[in-house]
Amino acid sequence: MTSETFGARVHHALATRGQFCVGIDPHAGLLAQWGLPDDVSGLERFAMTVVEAVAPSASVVKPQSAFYERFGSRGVAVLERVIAESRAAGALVLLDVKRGDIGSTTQAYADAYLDPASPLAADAITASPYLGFGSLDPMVDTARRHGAGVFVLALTSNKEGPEVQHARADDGGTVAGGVLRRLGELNAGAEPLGSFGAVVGATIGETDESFAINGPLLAPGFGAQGGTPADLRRIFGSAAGAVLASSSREVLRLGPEPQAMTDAVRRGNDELAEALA
Ligand SMILES: O=C(O)c1cc(=O)[nH]c(=O)n1[C@@H]1O[C@H](COP(=O)(O)O)[C@@H](O)[C@H]1O
Repeated sequence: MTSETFGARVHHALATRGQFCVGIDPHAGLLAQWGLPDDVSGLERFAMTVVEAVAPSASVVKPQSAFYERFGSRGVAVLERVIAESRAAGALVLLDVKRGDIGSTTQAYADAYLDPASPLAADAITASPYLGFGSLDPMVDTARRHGAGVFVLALTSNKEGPEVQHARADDGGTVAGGVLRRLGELNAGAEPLGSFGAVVGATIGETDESFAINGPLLAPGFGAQGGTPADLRRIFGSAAGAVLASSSREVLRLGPEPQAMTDAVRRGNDELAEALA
């Protein structure tokens, strides 16, 4: 993939392009709103229009795999194009697959998404630690080997998340706090930033957790789910410089006019720069 680590690449992208990430989520409702058929031709037109509009200026794009898988192998082929063309336009690609399994199967997921030999290889993926953080070890090792990244779910933006993530572990801390601590250990000593990120919803409300994990912090739920730049400042405090605020529907509903989506990236980056400086 590259000799540079994902942490170094994302640090550079945040500093030069900005902290706004666009989720490329081709919802059926959005295809209809754009006047496109709910089939693979509509998917392709939608996704490639978004890539052309946002990948030249956004630091990171985050396609959600399920919206492509819904169309079978031809949908997955569109996802491959989204990944390749976004990277060619200079954006990092965070493939949102939220994988997690027993270790031996985790290795297969790592090979599918993080090994540059795979047609679906991205710069980073999202992963779930809720089979036990150590079950992600093969993903961590594979990411290290190939200069890729992993964003691990810590405090998600959905209302059901707290029933698991706020539960108390044996040491008295929360389950999510344990995930953040383990991420900090993986990133220890990395300069300028580690490659192992946390996913922390922009909508989580009050929290006492520490986000000083020396890694990137993906904050979905920015925009359509109600998260604002002020929420990010409050949640992340002194770690705000490592935040990547992600928005899907709020940008995508501005299409099919490409300029409107391009402008939304600039606006998002400007707003975040002001709020998180
Ligand atoms: O991992 C994610 O990206 C994610 C984690 C989370 O806690 N909440 C969350 O909404 N997401 C994803 O972020 C995107 C949010 O989309 P919008 O609400 O349209 O901006 C979707 O692709 C979700 O799957």
